[in-house]
Amino acid sequence: TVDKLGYPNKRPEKWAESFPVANGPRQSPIDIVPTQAQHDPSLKQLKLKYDPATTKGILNNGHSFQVDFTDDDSSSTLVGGPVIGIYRLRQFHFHWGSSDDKGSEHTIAGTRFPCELHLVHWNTKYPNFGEATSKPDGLAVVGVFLKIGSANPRLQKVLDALDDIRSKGRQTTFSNFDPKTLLPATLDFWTYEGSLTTPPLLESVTWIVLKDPVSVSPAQMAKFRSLLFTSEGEAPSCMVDNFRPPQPLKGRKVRASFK
Ligand SMILES: NS(=O)(=O)c1cc(F)ccc1F
Ligand SMILES: [Zn+2]
Repeated sequence: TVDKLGYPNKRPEKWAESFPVANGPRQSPIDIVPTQAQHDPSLKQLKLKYDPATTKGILNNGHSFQVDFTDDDSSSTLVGGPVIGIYRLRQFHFHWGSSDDKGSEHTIAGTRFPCELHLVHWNTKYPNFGEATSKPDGLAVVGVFLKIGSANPRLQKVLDALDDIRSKGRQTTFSNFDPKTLLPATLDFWTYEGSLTTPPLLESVTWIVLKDPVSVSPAQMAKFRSLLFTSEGEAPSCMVDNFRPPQPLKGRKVRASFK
């Protein structure tokens, strides 16, 4: 059914009508204030192991685009950091703005970035991704900020595929991609307990937000903004501003893996 809320992320302030958890105790994203984050020396090193052969395809889902991975074995995983156990990579996607002064979901002391990458992993203690999405320790999402600078050659293969998925529901082949190439040199991170940032806003995400951004050029940002929220045949609506603004911390602590 078509969501009466004007979903996608057009009306975050309306989501609570259909998804009361929108006003819950562990909603995402948040504003991360580095001076208020506590260094936790007990946090383990974040270990990401990705096998490019698990790349399955690329899809415009009407609120972002995502690169999907086969997750029927543990070839691509996240272990360590704040999580216990093994989490399998399911997909990665982005959130971005209509201009370079906004677009990220998390912010750092009020600073917004033009784009934010999310790498979504699910806890293998549950039988599959769908089951994991409703459990408090079900998902682990790595967030990476993109900052305007020189063109990022690692992004180009993803951006070149966007011409084939301009409209909602379009997907195309995409293979042999290593998401590790999208990450910054150091994996210093902040971590806190949160939620999905789009409906159903389930409070099942351990967030792992990397401190260091990676670069994206203005021309590359224009590629993101060339996508459409709308299906073929509908009046075209540019896919931009698909980010939820920061939500109340409600007493949560943000921990830092670094001093
Ligand atoms: N933006 S997000 O990483 O919280 C997210 C991941 C999903 F797999 C599904 C919905 C979401 F909103
Ligand atoms: Zn996301």
